[in-house]
Amino acid sequence: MGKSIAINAGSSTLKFKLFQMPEEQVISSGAIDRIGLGSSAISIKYDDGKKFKDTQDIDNHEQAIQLVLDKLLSLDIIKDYKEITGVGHRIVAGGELFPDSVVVDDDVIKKIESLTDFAPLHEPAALLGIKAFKKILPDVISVAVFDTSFHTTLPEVNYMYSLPYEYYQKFQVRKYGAHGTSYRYVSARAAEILGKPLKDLKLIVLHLGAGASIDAIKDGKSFDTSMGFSPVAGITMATRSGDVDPSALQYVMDKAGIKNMDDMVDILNHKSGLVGISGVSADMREIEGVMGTNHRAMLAREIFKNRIIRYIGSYVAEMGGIDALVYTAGIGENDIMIRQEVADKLGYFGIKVDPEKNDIRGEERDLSAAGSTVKTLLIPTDEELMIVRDIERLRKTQK
Ligand SMILES: Nc1ncnc2c1ncn2[C@@H]1O[C@H](COP(=O)(O)OP(=O)(O)O)[C@@H](O)[C@H]1O
Ligand SMILES: CC(=O)OP(=O)(O)O
Ligand SMILES: [Mg+2]
Repeated sequence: MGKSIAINAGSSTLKFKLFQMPEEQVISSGAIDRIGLGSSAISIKYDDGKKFKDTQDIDNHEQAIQLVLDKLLSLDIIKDYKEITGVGHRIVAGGELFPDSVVVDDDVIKKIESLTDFAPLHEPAALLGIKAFKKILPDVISVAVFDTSFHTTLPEVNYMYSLPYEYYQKFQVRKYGAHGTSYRYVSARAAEILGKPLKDLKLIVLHLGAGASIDAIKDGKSFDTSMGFSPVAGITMATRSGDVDPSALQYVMDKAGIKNMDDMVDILNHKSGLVGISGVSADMREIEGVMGTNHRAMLAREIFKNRIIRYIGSYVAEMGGIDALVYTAGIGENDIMIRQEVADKLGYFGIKVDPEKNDIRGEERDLSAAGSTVKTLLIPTDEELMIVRDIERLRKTQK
Protein backbone atom coordinates (compact mmCIF):
# COMPACT_ATOMS: atom_id res chain seq x y z
CA MET A 1 0.00 0.00 0.00
CA GLY A 2 2.78 2.42 0.86
CA LYS A 3 5.01 3.71 3.61
CA SER A 4 3.75 5.38 6.76
CA ILE A 5 5.88 7.30 9.21
CA ALA A 6 5.23 7.82 12.92
CA ILE A 7 6.82 10.83 14.61
CA ASN A 8 7.12 10.77 18.40
CA ALA A 9 8.27 14.01 20.00
CA GLY A 10 9.19 13.29 23.62
CA SER A 11 10.47 15.92 26.00
CA SER A 12 14.14 15.03 25.46
CA THR A 13 13.86 12.85 22.38
CA LEU A 14 12.54 12.67 18.85
CA LYS A 15 11.80 9.18 17.63
CA PHE A 16 10.51 7.98 14.32
CA LYS A 17 9.62 4.72 12.63
CA LEU A 18 8.95 4.25 8.95
CA PHE A 19 6.72 1.25 8.24
CA GLN A 20 5.81 -0.63 5.10
CA MET A 21 2.04 -0.92 5.32
CA PRO A 22 -0.13 -2.87 5.70
CA GLU A 23 2.57 -5.41 6.63
CA GLU A 24 3.64 -3.21 9.58
CA GLN A 25 7.21 -4.02 8.65
CA VAL A 26 9.73 -1.51 10.04
CA ILE A 27 11.84 -0.11 7.20
CA SER A 28 13.73 2.33 9.36
CA SER A 29 13.67 3.55 12.94
CA GLY A 30 15.59 6.27 14.65
CA ALA A 31 15.97 8.33 17.77
CA ILE A 32 17.60 11.59 18.66
CA ASP A 33 18.24 11.48 22.37
CA ARG A 34 19.23 14.28 24.80
CA ILE A 35 17.71 17.11 22.74
CA GLY A 36 18.73 20.39 24.38
CA LEU A 37 20.97 18.61 26.89
CA GLY A 38 24.22 18.73 24.87
CA SER A 39 25.94 15.82 23.07
CA SER A 40 22.71 14.56 21.51
CA ALA A 41 22.97 10.96 20.36
CA ILE A 42 21.56 10.27 16.90
CA SER A 43 20.92 6.69 15.96
CA ILE A 44 19.11 5.44 12.86
CA LYS A 45 18.57 1.83 11.75
CA TYR A 46 17.80 1.16 8.10
CA ASP A 47 18.32 -1.15 5.17
CA ASP A 48 18.02 -4.41 7.14
CA GLY A 49 20.81 -4.00 9.64
CA LYS A 50 22.66 -0.82 8.66
CA LYS A 51 23.17 1.68 11.46
CA PHE A 52 23.91 5.38 11.39
CA LYS A 53 25.26 6.86 14.61
CA ASP A 54 26.47 10.35 15.40
CA THR A 55 26.81 12.73 18.33
CA GLN A 56 26.18 16.43 17.92
CA ASP A 57 24.41 19.17 19.83
CA ILE A 58 20.77 19.24 18.80
CA ASP A 59 19.33 22.21 20.64
CA ASN A 60 15.63 21.85 19.91
CA HIS A 61 12.97 19.76 18.18
CA GLU A 62 13.03 21.96 15.08
CA GLN A 63 16.63 20.92 14.41
CA ALA A 64 15.74 17.33 15.24
CA ILE A 65 12.88 17.21 12.71
CA GLN A 66 15.07 18.76 10.04
CA LEU A 67 17.74 16.16 10.72
CA VAL A 68 15.24 13.31 10.34
CA LEU A 69 13.98 14.76 7.05
CA ASP A 70 17.55 15.13 5.76
CA LYS A 71 18.63 11.64 6.82
CA LEU A 72 15.62 9.94 5.20
CA LEU A 73 17.00 11.09 1.86
CA SER A 74 20.76 11.20 2.45
CA LEU A 75 20.86 7.65 3.86
CA ASP A 76 18.77 6.56 0.87
CA ILE A 77 16.03 5.22 3.16
CA ILE A 78 13.62 6.73 0.63
CA LYS A 79 14.39 8.27 -2.75
CA ASP A 80 11.61 10.85 -2.57
CA TYR A 81 9.31 12.07 0.23
CA LYS A 82 6.40 11.12 -2.06
CA GLU A 83 7.00 7.47 -1.15
CA ILE A 84 5.45 8.31 2.23
CA THR A 85 1.68 7.92 2.03
CA GLY A 86 0.76 8.40 5.67
CA VAL A 87 2.13 10.52 8.52
CA GLY A 88 1.20 10.18 12.19
CA HIS A 89 2.21 12.35 15.09
CA ARG A 90 2.22 11.69 18.79
CA ILE A 91 0.50 14.55 20.57
CA VAL A 92 0.61 14.57 24.36
CA ALA A 93 -2.41 16.70 25.28
CA GLY A 94 -5.83 16.37 23.70
CA GLY A 95 -7.73 17.81 26.66
CA GLU A 96 -11.42 17.02 26.42
CA LEU A 97 -11.30 17.97 22.72
CA PHE A 98 -9.80 14.75 21.41
CA PRO A 99 -11.10 11.49 22.91
CA ASP A 100 -9.63 9.65 19.89
CA SER A 101 -7.03 10.11 17.16
CA VAL A 102 -8.00 12.47 14.32
CA VAL A 103 -7.01 13.42 10.80
CA VAL A 104 -5.14 16.73 11.01
CA ASP A 105 -6.63 19.78 9.31
CA ASP A 106 -6.31 23.50 10.06
CA ASP A 107 -8.98 23.34 12.75
CA VAL A 108 -7.18 20.46 14.51
CA ILE A 109 -3.91 22.41 14.39
CA LYS A 110 -5.63 25.43 15.99
CA LYS A 111 -7.12 23.25 18.70
CA ILE A 112 -3.75 21.63 19.46
CA GLU A 113 -2.23 25.13 19.64
CA SER A 114 -4.91 26.08 22.16
CA LEU A 115 -3.80 23.17 24.36
CA THR A 116 -0.17 24.31 24.77
CA ASP A 117 -0.62 25.05 28.49
CA PHE A 118 -1.79 21.45 28.95
CA ALA A 119 1.65 20.13 27.84
CA PRO A 120 4.11 23.01 27.49
CA LEU A 121 7.19 20.83 26.81
CA HIS A 122 5.50 18.68 24.19
CA GLU A 123 2.75 20.45 22.29
CA PRO A 124 5.02 23.01 20.53
CA ALA A 125 7.48 20.25 19.51
CA ALA A 126 4.69 18.10 18.08
CA LEU A 127 3.25 21.05 16.16
CA LEU A 128 6.67 21.64 14.57
CA GLY A 129 6.61 18.06 13.34
CA ILE A 130 3.05 18.36 11.98
CA LYS A 131 3.88 21.56 10.11
CA ALA A 132 7.22 20.32 8.74
CA PHE A 133 5.60 17.20 7.23
CA LYS A 134 2.55 19.15 5.98
CA LYS A 135 4.96 21.39 4.10
CA ILE A 136 6.66 18.58 2.21
CA LEU A 137 3.62 16.30 1.92
CA PRO A 138 0.55 18.58 1.81
CA ASP A 139 -1.76 15.98 0.27
CA VAL A 140 -0.84 12.97 2.37
CA ILE A 141 -3.03 11.89 5.30
CA SER A 142 -1.68 13.29 8.57
CA VAL A 143 -3.00 11.88 11.83
CA ALA A 144 -2.71 13.13 15.40
CA VAL A 145 -2.63 10.46 18.11
CA PHE A 146 -3.13 11.80 21.63
CA ASP A 147 -1.53 10.48 24.83
CA THR A 148 -4.59 11.58 26.76
CA SER A 149 -7.14 9.58 24.73
CA PHE A 150 -6.41 6.35 26.62
CA HIS A 151 -7.26 8.09 29.88
CA THR A 152 -10.75 9.22 28.89
CA THR A 153 -11.93 6.15 30.83
CA LEU A 154 -10.72 7.51 34.18
CA PRO A 155 -13.60 7.60 36.63
CA GLU A 156 -14.69 11.06 37.73
CA VAL A 157 -13.55 10.33 41.26
CA ASN A 158 -9.99 9.92 39.95
CA TYR A 159 -9.84 12.75 37.43
CA MET A 160 -11.42 15.54 39.47
CA TYR A 161 -9.26 17.76 41.64
CA SER A 162 -10.55 18.85 45.03
CA LEU A 163 -10.96 22.39 43.77
CA PRO A 164 -14.10 24.51 43.34
CA TYR A 165 -16.23 22.52 40.88
CA GLU A 166 -16.72 25.50 38.61
CA TYR A 167 -13.03 25.37 37.55
CA TYR A 168 -13.83 22.08 35.88
CA GLN A 169 -17.11 23.35 34.43
CA LYS A 170 -15.68 26.60 33.12
CA PHE A 171 -12.08 25.70 32.29
CA GLN A 172 -11.98 21.87 32.09
CA VAL A 173 -9.39 21.72 34.85
CA ARG A 174 -9.00 18.03 35.70
CA LYS A 175 -6.50 15.20 35.46
CA TYR A 176 -5.80 14.15 31.87
CA GLY A 177 -2.70 11.98 32.30
CA ALA A 178 -0.24 11.22 29.50
CA HIS A 179 1.73 8.37 27.85
CA GLY A 180 -1.62 6.80 26.92
CA THR A 181 -0.45 5.56 23.53
CA SER A 182 2.35 3.72 25.28
CA TYR A 183 -0.06 2.29 27.87
CA ARG A 184 -2.39 1.16 25.09
CA TYR A 185 0.40 -0.85 23.45
CA VAL A 186 2.04 -2.17 26.62
CA SER A 187 -1.19 -3.26 28.34
CA ALA A 188 -2.36 -5.15 25.25
CA ARG A 189 1.03 -6.92 25.00
CA ALA A 190 0.97 -7.72 28.73
CA ALA A 191 -2.42 -9.42 28.33
CA GLU A 192 -1.06 -11.45 25.39
CA ILE A 193 2.02 -12.51 27.37
CA LEU A 194 -0.06 -13.39 30.43
CA GLY A 195 -2.55 -15.26 28.26
CA LYS A 196 -5.59 -13.56 29.77
CA PRO A 197 -8.08 -11.00 28.45
CA LEU A 198 -6.98 -7.49 29.40
CA LYS A 199 -10.38 -6.85 30.97
CA ASP A 200 -9.68 -9.55 33.58
CA LEU A 201 -6.33 -8.09 34.67
CA LYS A 202 -5.23 -5.50 37.18
CA LEU A 203 -2.03 -3.97 35.83
CA ILE A 204 0.30 -1.24 37.00
CA VAL A 205 2.41 0.01 34.12
CA LEU A 206 5.53 2.08 34.86
CA HIS A 207 6.42 4.29 31.89
CA LEU A 208 9.77 5.58 33.13
CA GLY A 209 11.47 7.81 30.56
CA ALA A 210 12.63 11.42 30.78
CA GLY A 211 8.95 12.02 31.31
CA ALA A 212 7.71 9.34 33.67
CA SER A 213 4.29 8.24 34.77
CA ILE A 214 2.45 5.29 36.26
CA ASP A 215 -0.89 3.91 35.17
CA ALA A 216 -3.34 1.68 37.00
CA ILE A 217 -5.30 -0.40 34.47
CA LYS A 218 -8.44 -2.21 35.59
CA ASP A 219 -11.24 -3.82 33.56
CA GLY A 220 -9.14 -3.18 30.45
CA LYS A 221 -9.22 0.56 31.01
CA SER A 222 -7.07 3.30 32.45
CA PHE A 223 -8.37 3.64 36.00
CA ASP A 224 -5.92 6.07 37.58
CA THR A 225 -2.72 7.70 36.43
CA SER A 226 0.02 9.76 38.01
CA MET A 227 0.26 12.68 35.58
CA GLY A 228 -2.32 15.38 36.02
CA PHE A 229 -3.69 18.38 34.18
CA SER A 230 -0.24 18.52 32.59
CA PRO A 231 2.73 16.11 32.51
CA VAL A 232 4.46 17.99 35.33
CA ALA A 233 2.50 16.10 38.02
CA GLY A 234 3.03 12.67 39.55
CA ILE A 235 6.41 11.08 40.17
CA THR A 236 9.83 12.77 40.04
CA MET A 237 11.12 13.01 36.45
CA ALA A 238 14.28 14.00 34.56
CA THR A 239 13.59 17.74 34.76
CA ARG A 240 10.03 17.82 36.13
CA SER A 241 9.11 18.06 39.79
CA GLY A 242 6.13 15.75 40.03
CA ASP A 243 3.68 16.50 42.86
CA VAL A 244 4.47 19.57 45.04
CA ASP A 245 2.52 21.57 47.59
CA PRO A 246 1.40 24.76 45.76
CA SER A 247 1.90 26.93 48.83
CA ALA A 248 5.61 26.02 48.81
CA LEU A 249 5.70 27.51 45.31
CA GLN A 250 4.06 30.73 46.43
CA TYR A 251 6.61 30.98 49.24
CA VAL A 252 9.57 30.33 46.90
CA MET A 253 8.28 32.88 44.39
CA ASP A 254 8.11 35.46 47.13
CA LYS A 255 11.55 34.68 48.60
CA ALA A 256 13.41 34.19 45.30
CA GLY A 257 11.75 37.10 43.49
CA ILE A 258 10.20 34.90 40.81
CA LYS A 259 7.77 37.35 39.28
CA ASN A 260 5.07 35.28 37.72
CA MET A 261 3.60 31.81 37.68
CA ASP A 262 4.79 31.20 34.09
CA ASP A 263 8.38 31.45 35.31
CA MET A 264 7.64 29.16 38.26
CA VAL A 265 5.97 26.56 36.02
CA ASP A 266 9.00 26.75 33.75
CA ILE A 267 11.22 25.89 36.73
CA LEU A 268 8.92 22.97 37.64
CA ASN A 269 9.15 21.66 34.08
CA HIS A 270 12.81 22.29 33.21
CA LYS A 271 14.90 22.72 36.34
CA SER A 272 13.40 20.34 38.86
CA GLY A 273 13.27 16.56 39.19
CA LEU A 274 16.52 14.59 38.89
CA VAL A 275 18.48 17.56 37.56
CA GLY A 276 17.10 19.95 40.16
CA ILE A 277 17.81 17.71 43.14
CA SER A 278 21.17 16.36 41.96
CA GLY A 279 22.63 19.39 40.21
CA VAL A 280 24.40 16.71 38.15
CA SER A 281 22.17 15.68 35.26
CA ALA A 282 18.66 14.99 34.05
CA ASP A 283 19.89 11.69 32.62
CA MET A 284 19.61 8.68 34.91
CA ARG A 285 22.75 7.18 33.33
CA GLU A 286 24.82 10.15 34.46
CA ILE A 287 23.18 10.16 37.91
CA GLU A 288 24.17 6.51 38.25
CA GLY A 289 27.66 7.31 36.97
CA VAL A 290 28.40 9.31 40.13
CA MET A 291 26.73 7.00 42.63
CA GLY A 292 28.81 6.42 45.73
CA THR A 293 30.49 9.80 45.42
CA ASN A 294 27.72 12.37 45.05
CA HIS A 295 25.14 12.62 47.82
CA ARG A 296 22.65 14.75 45.90
CA ALA A 297 22.73 12.42 42.89
CA MET A 298 22.05 9.45 45.16
CA LEU A 299 19.26 11.38 46.88
CA ALA A 300 17.66 12.20 43.50
CA ARG A 301 17.65 8.51 42.61
CA GLU A 302 16.24 7.53 46.02
CA ILE A 303 13.44 10.11 45.65
CA PHE A 304 12.67 8.80 42.14
CA LYS A 305 12.33 5.25 43.52
CA ASN A 306 10.36 6.40 46.55
CA ARG A 307 7.73 8.12 44.41
CA ILE A 308 7.40 5.01 42.25
CA ILE A 309 6.84 2.84 45.31
CA ARG A 310 4.39 5.33 46.79
CA TYR A 311 2.23 5.33 43.64
CA ILE A 312 2.35 1.56 43.26
CA GLY A 313 1.16 1.19 46.86
CA SER A 314 -1.72 3.54 46.37
CA TYR A 315 -2.76 1.95 43.06
CA VAL A 316 -2.72 -1.57 44.52
CA ALA A 317 -5.01 -0.25 47.25
CA GLU A 318 -7.26 1.62 44.80
CA MET A 319 -7.64 -1.39 42.48
CA GLY A 320 -7.91 -3.89 45.34
CA GLY A 321 -4.96 -5.94 44.06
CA ILE A 322 -2.52 -6.34 41.22
CA ASP A 323 -1.76 -9.14 38.73
CA ALA A 324 1.30 -7.68 37.04
CA LEU A 325 3.75 -4.80 37.21
CA VAL A 326 5.07 -3.78 33.80
CA TYR A 327 8.19 -1.73 33.01
CA THR A 328 8.60 0.35 29.87
CA ALA A 329 10.37 3.45 28.36
CA GLY A 330 14.01 4.59 28.66
CA ILE A 331 14.65 3.95 32.36
CA GLY A 332 12.05 1.18 32.70
CA GLU A 333 13.50 -0.79 29.79
CA ASN A 334 17.17 -0.27 30.59
CA ASP A 335 17.77 0.34 34.27
CA ILE A 336 18.35 -3.08 35.76
CA MET A 337 19.21 -1.75 39.22
CA ILE A 338 16.11 0.44 39.56
CA ARG A 339 13.85 -2.52 38.64
CA GLN A 340 15.58 -4.74 41.19
CA GLU A 341 15.56 -2.15 43.96
CA VAL A 342 11.87 -1.33 43.42
CA ALA A 343 11.00 -5.05 43.52
CA ASP A 344 13.02 -5.48 46.72
CA LYS A 345 10.76 -2.92 48.39
CA LEU A 346 7.55 -4.59 47.22
CA GLY A 347 8.00 -8.14 48.45
CA TYR A 348 4.95 -7.91 50.73
CA PHE A 349 2.74 -7.52 47.63
CA GLY A 350 4.12 -10.80 46.27
CA ILE A 351 6.32 -8.97 43.74
CA LYS A 352 9.68 -10.69 43.26
CA VAL A 353 12.15 -10.23 40.42
CA ASP A 354 14.63 -12.92 39.38
CA PRO A 355 18.06 -11.19 39.19
CA GLU A 356 19.16 -13.34 36.25
CA LYS A 357 16.02 -12.75 34.20
CA ASN A 358 16.20 -9.06 35.15
CA ASP A 359 19.73 -8.78 33.73
CA ILE A 360 18.45 -7.53 30.40
CA ARG A 361 17.91 -4.27 28.53
CA GLY A 362 15.27 -3.36 25.99
CA GLU A 363 13.85 -6.81 25.31
CA GLU A 364 10.47 -8.23 26.13
CA ARG A 365 10.71 -10.66 29.04
CA ASP A 366 8.93 -12.01 32.12
CA LEU A 367 11.24 -10.96 34.98
CA SER A 368 9.31 -12.68 37.77
CA ALA A 369 11.09 -14.91 40.28
CA ALA A 370 9.71 -18.32 41.15
CA GLY A 371 7.13 -17.97 43.90
CA SER A 372 6.11 -14.41 43.08
CA THR A 373 2.34 -14.07 43.08
CA VAL A 374 2.47 -10.90 41.00
CA LYS A 375 4.22 -11.00 37.62
CA THR A 376 6.86 -8.43 36.68
CA LEU A 377 7.20 -7.88 32.94
CA LEU A 378 9.55 -5.86 30.78
CA ILE A 379 7.81 -4.70 27.60
CA PRO A 380 9.56 -2.17 25.36
CA THR A 381 6.95 0.34 24.32
CA ASP A 382 5.93 0.88 20.70
CA GLU A 383 3.98 4.12 20.47
CA GLU A 384 4.94 4.31 16.78
CA LEU A 385 3.15 1.06 15.92
CA MET A 386 -0.01 2.34 17.57
CA ILE A 387 0.33 5.57 15.58
CA VAL A 388 0.63 3.91 12.17
CA ARG A 389 -2.28 1.60 12.98
CA ASP A 390 -4.36 4.69 13.67
CA ILE A 391 -3.30 6.18 10.31
CA GLU A 392 -4.70 3.09 8.56
CA ARG A 393 -7.86 3.06 10.71
CA LEU A 394 -8.61 6.71 9.95
CA ARG A 395 -7.61 6.42 6.30
CA LYS A 396 -10.54 4.02 5.90
CA THR A 397 -12.98 6.60 7.26
CA GLN A 398 -11.93 9.12 4.60
CA LYS A 399 -13.63 9.39 1.22
N1 LIG B 1 20.84 2.27 30.35
C1 LIG B 1 20.08 3.18 30.96
N2 LIG B 1 20.02 3.25 32.30
C2 LIG B 1 19.29 4.17 32.94
N3 LIG B 1 18.52 5.07 32.30
C3 LIG B 1 18.52 5.06 30.97
C4 LIG B 1 19.29 4.12 30.22
N4 LIG B 1 19.06 4.34 28.90
C5 LIG B 1 18.21 5.38 28.84
N5 LIG B 1 17.88 5.82 30.08
C6 LIG B 1 17.02 6.93 30.47
O1 LIG B 1 15.92 7.03 29.57
C7 LIG B 1 15.64 8.42 29.34
C8 LIG B 1 14.94 8.58 28.00
O2 LIG B 1 13.76 7.86 28.03
P1 LIG B 1 12.77 7.88 26.80
O3 LIG B 1 11.57 7.12 27.18
O4 LIG B 1 13.52 7.42 25.61
O5 LIG B 1 12.56 9.46 26.66
P2 LIG B 1 11.35 10.44 26.50
O6 LIG B 1 10.75 10.59 27.86
O7 LIG B 1 11.94 11.70 25.99
O8 LIG B 1 10.40 9.78 25.52
C9 LIG B 1 17.01 9.09 29.40
O9 LIG B 1 16.92 10.41 29.82
C10 LIG B 1 17.75 8.25 30.42
O10 LIG B 1 17.66 8.87 31.68
C1 LIG C 1 4.19 13.12 28.48
C2 LIG C 1 5.65 12.92 28.56
O1 LIG C 1 6.25 13.21 29.56
O2 LIG C 1 6.24 12.39 27.47
P1 LIG C 1 7.77 12.00 27.29
O3 LIG C 1 8.05 10.99 28.34
O4 LIG C 1 7.87 11.41 25.91
O5 LIG C 1 8.55 13.24 27.49
MG1 LIG D 1 8.51 9.16 25.40
